Amino acid sequence: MEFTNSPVCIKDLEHIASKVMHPSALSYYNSGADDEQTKLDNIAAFDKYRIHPRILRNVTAISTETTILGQQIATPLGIAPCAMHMLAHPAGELATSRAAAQHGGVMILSTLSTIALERVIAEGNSDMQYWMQLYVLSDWSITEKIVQRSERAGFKALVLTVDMPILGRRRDDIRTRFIPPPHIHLENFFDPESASNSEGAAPSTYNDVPELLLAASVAGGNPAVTWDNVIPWLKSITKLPIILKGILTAEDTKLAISYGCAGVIVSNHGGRQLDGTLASIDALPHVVEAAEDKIEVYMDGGVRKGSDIFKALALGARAVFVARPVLWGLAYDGEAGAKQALDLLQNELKLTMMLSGTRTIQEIDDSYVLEPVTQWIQSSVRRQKRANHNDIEELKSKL
Ligand SMILES: Cc1cc2nc3c(=O)[nH]c(=O)nc-3n(C[C@H](O)[C@H](O)[C@H](O)COP(=O)(O)O)c2cc1C
Ligand SMILES: CCCCCCC(=O)C(=O)O
Repeated sequence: MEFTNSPVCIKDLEHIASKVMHPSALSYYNSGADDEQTKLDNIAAFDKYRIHPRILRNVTAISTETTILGQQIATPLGIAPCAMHMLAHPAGELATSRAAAQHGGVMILSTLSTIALERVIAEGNSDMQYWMQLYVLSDWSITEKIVQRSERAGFKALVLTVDMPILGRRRDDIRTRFIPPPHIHLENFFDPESASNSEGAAPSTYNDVPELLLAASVAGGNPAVTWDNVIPWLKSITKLPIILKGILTAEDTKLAISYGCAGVIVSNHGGRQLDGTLASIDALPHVVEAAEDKIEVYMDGGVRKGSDIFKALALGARAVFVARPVLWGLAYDGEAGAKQALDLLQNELKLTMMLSGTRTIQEIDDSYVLEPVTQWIQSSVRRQKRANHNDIEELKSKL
């Protein structure tokens, strides 16, 4: 039997990346906090949810189109914000952005990108959206400048990362003494206006703070940020919708609604911050229930297969984001590799939809997924309220 050498699943890309990446960059990408319990559980937890497929429906035409924040996109699969794509490939976020543009969906750009935000978004098209991720730096005026630039450049939303009052303890990064290598730059910290003042000059960093100090200010976190100081402030400086990334509880979901946020991303930062939280997929139903359809709910963490995306959509996520799979693809083969990561997931999603009898994203609801036994009673009460499986006419109307 002949075997192909090209990757046929995300696990293959992970394996290839582990061979081609520089060891300290690889450990920065792959590391989780402390014992990595949450990082591993993000992946393992998907297995507890089983698909409840329906048969004998015409599945010749499958559409993954959906809307997000009221705008049409080609797929509910997006790219989570990740620092420093140039650690994986010299074309960095430009390559990722080109891959995302061929694919549709949403790309969330990290504040810590190694290509300036204006250049990244220039690669896009109308099948997709770009959102800008924010850290509140210790000098808030720099975050404000990045917000203004993002708005001018055409980003459609701001994603405030709220799970990093301080950096999680990633043991492998401590062991490798990871710091960004000198050949890459955190381009969003350079003021484009400083270059236009004198011809031929390279831009300088905001307020002339050295780049490494700015990176350290992000890595140091911002423990003084609160609901009351950050959200009203952000709303006063931007018209863009605000999405909170790093929500894991019903309580914080309700607060996000009351503070006027447009959405939340259920996330534990890929298990890189607080170790020991719920896996994202386990936290998702709590957040969805608390959101009461008042705001959009998205998720990331541990998504490695199309069936994972399907399960998250069935549990109420409006879109699902991936980080490491795209970085591994980028390390494997730049733009083509990042696209391959997205294509693998997108094709697997379509396959899952066909095999489970769902033709559109809108059809995928919680009747297509069986939750773990520990959540069974809760979910069966919920389902009983909605579905009357004895009503054959109703079942027929849904064929
Ligand atoms: C190498 C790396 C860098 C990351 N950088 C950021 C970042 O700059 N901002 C942010 O909000 N989240 C960041 N994250 C977290 C991701 O956005 C996301 O929450 C998480 O990694 C999703 O899990 P997955 O990697 O299993 O797909 C980063 C994750 C990784 C792996
Ligand atoms: C070298 C600074 C890393 C800051 C945090 C970026 C991030 O969110 C992550 O690595 O996770």
